[in-house]
Amino acid sequence: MSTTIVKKVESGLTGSIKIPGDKSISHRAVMFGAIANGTTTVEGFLPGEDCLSTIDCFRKLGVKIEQEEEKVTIEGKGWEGLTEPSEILDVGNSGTTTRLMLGILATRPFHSVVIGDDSIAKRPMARVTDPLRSMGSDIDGRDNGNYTPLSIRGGETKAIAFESKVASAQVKSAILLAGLQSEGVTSVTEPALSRDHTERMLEAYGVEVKRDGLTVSVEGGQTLTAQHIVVPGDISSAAFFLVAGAIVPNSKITLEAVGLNPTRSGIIDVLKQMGADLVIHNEKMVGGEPLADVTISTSHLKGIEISGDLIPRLIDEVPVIAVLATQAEGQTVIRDAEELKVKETNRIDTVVSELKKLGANIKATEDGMIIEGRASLNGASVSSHGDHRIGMAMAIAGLITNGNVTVNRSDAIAVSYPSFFEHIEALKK
Ligand SMILES: O=C(O)C1=C[C@@H](OP(=O)(O)O)[C@@H](O)[C@H](O)C1
Ligand SMILES: C=C(OP(=O)(O)O)C(=O)O
Repeated sequence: MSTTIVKKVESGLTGSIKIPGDKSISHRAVMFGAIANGTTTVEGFLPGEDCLSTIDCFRKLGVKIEQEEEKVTIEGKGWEGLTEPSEILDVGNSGTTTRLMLGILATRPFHSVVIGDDSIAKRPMARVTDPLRSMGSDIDGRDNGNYTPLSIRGGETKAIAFESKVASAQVKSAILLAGLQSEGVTSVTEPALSRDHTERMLEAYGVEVKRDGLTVSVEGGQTLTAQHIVVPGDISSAAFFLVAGAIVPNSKITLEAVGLNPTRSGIIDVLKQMGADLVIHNEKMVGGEPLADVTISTSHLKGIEISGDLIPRLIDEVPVIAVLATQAEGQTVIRDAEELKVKETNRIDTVVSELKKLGANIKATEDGMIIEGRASLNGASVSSHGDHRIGMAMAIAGLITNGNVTVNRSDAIAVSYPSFFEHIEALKK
């Protein structure tokens, strides 16, 4: 277990950093490359623990994958190239690996066992195993297939029209992936639009994807063709520095090549609404995904309400948005965010408990939290609880506290942002 001590920054954060590759897109680049025909090359891959778990699982499924830092080569041999693993598929801490891979395994005519860490063992999987079973796949596990370890025997599957209760890209992607190998047209309808990287990247790999409002559909029997994928910077990682730039006095930070897919960019809307000084420049499209450089400077912020369809567009950013809200004038209310309870930790509880230790005036509600702004935060010993985003949110808070913040279990941060502390150091004057 590692501990990192974060000190208050006295003279502002300045300069620019290149944000590491998007985690969601890196997972998909590897998985789709593994089922495509031909050699896929990936540039800007995120070498975080979660994405390395994806590589490890697909290697165990018989796919030749080479990875060196941010460059990955995947020798895809189509869906049939996947073979029965002799070892257990260990997803580590990664929900995305678990759920998307289940969608792929659901159609493969062999047996596999999926396991992860203690956090994964608590995350609900019935949201994907139930629909995948109804397509014809044989899946079992604790609590009737809701929790890992899971055992899957895939095979012939049939298309479904699935109405998801949650706006979840992992659910949507798992079913669409299984749909690609099922007879008929598979559709997924969600209550609000979740991130659409699967739709965009499947199209890049040559698949026809139909979209109609909140419904996405694919016809079975389509194959993927190998691609060269360039991964944009992860807006969920950039979020920590957007908040740092907004709240650490006398700061001006530029974040380079940040993915600004509208299904992910809710934090930009929030920052603008709160009154942040934010400039977007050098906008371009790469591989069907928009990206740009973002410059943020310290400014006076005001509290707002964050709810409804905005929530899926910033779900992973809520821990650091809570830190931001402690410095805004007035109250910030976050609603409709009950999905936070089933992430790496119950992020409503962990954000509230850890920020309270720093003296924040924050209260948990059934579906979110209420934060009173303009809090003078103090140093304290806090924990990531093994959740990378909680660890990073607390470290960002530590940049403005009177007294040091000791972040326990800071090793969890390597799940999505191995160079996080180096980037903080690089921005100090
Ligand atoms: O599809 C993805 O890559 C992800 C989808 C989201 O989860 P849900 O699908 O559970 O909302 C998000 O929280 C996660 O970090 C990554
Ligand atoms: C929820 C997250 O990831 P996953 O679901 O892949 O574990 C996250 O990165 O915040």
